[in-house]
Amino acid sequence: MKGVFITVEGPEGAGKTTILNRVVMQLKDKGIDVLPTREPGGIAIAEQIRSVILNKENKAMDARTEALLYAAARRQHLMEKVIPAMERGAVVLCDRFIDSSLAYQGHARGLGMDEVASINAFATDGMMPSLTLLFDVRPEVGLQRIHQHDGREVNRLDLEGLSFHEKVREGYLLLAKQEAKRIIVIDAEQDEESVFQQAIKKIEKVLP
Ligand SMILES: Nc1ncnc2c1ncn2[C@@H]1O[C@H](COP(=O)(O)OP(=O)(O)OP(=O)(O)O)[C@@H](O)[C@H]1O
Ligand SMILES: Cc1cn([C@H]2C[C@H](O)[C@@H](COP(=O)(O)O)O2)c(=O)[nH]c1=O
Repeated sequence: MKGVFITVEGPEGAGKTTILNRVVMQLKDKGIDVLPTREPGGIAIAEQIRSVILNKENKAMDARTEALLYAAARRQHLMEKVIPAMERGAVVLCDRFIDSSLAYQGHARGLGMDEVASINAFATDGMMPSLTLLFDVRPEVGLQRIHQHDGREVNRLDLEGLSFHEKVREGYLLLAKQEAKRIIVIDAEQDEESVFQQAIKKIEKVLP
């Protein structure tokens, strides 16, 4: 495929959306065909799955059901949106992808990263981003940010305890060690401008 697939990852409130919006504006200003999207979601079917997964009323959701729903949303999003954009040569910037499933369901929920990777291999057919930016933030900092952020609805995953969010961060850092070439860790506790400058520099390096 002609396009470039880039993902951004991180615990809650890491600043992914904020930085992604600025990156998109900068790339569009340069005339680059850029497609911002997100997981779970990005297209109608996956947005419907998102609302089931993140609904605070769905307290009974089993951990494997949760992992399978994320993988199902991922499959549909890839087929309907990401792959067609890649085929036309776009730069696809996706807010979360498979590393979220590995860190949240695999590590923090305790399903096992290998098990979660294997259901995702079926969903993605092995498709992986060429670059992943991991916005690293301590959970207490990220959670405080989202609670202060007007209009950001608190979802079922946000309501997990601090130890769950600490495991999420630990999972991400483990992944970054295992895949040091693909996953670049950015200290997201820095001011927004510094985070943006580091992110755009890394992204511009992988553009054709
Ligand atoms: N570097 C930063 N320093 C301080 N505040 C920040 C920084 N980056 C983003 N914020 C603020 O933190 C809040 C959360 O940011 P944002 O929505 O971009 O995070 P996110 O990673 O997309 O969160 P989530 O995935 O949990 O929805 C926003 O109010 C945003 O303005
Ligand atoms: C893709 C994906 C996401 N999650 C979690 C991470 C967040 O808690 C929510 C998504 O909300 P956001 O505000 O859009 O970041 O879902 C997950 O647990 N597993 C996944 O694969």
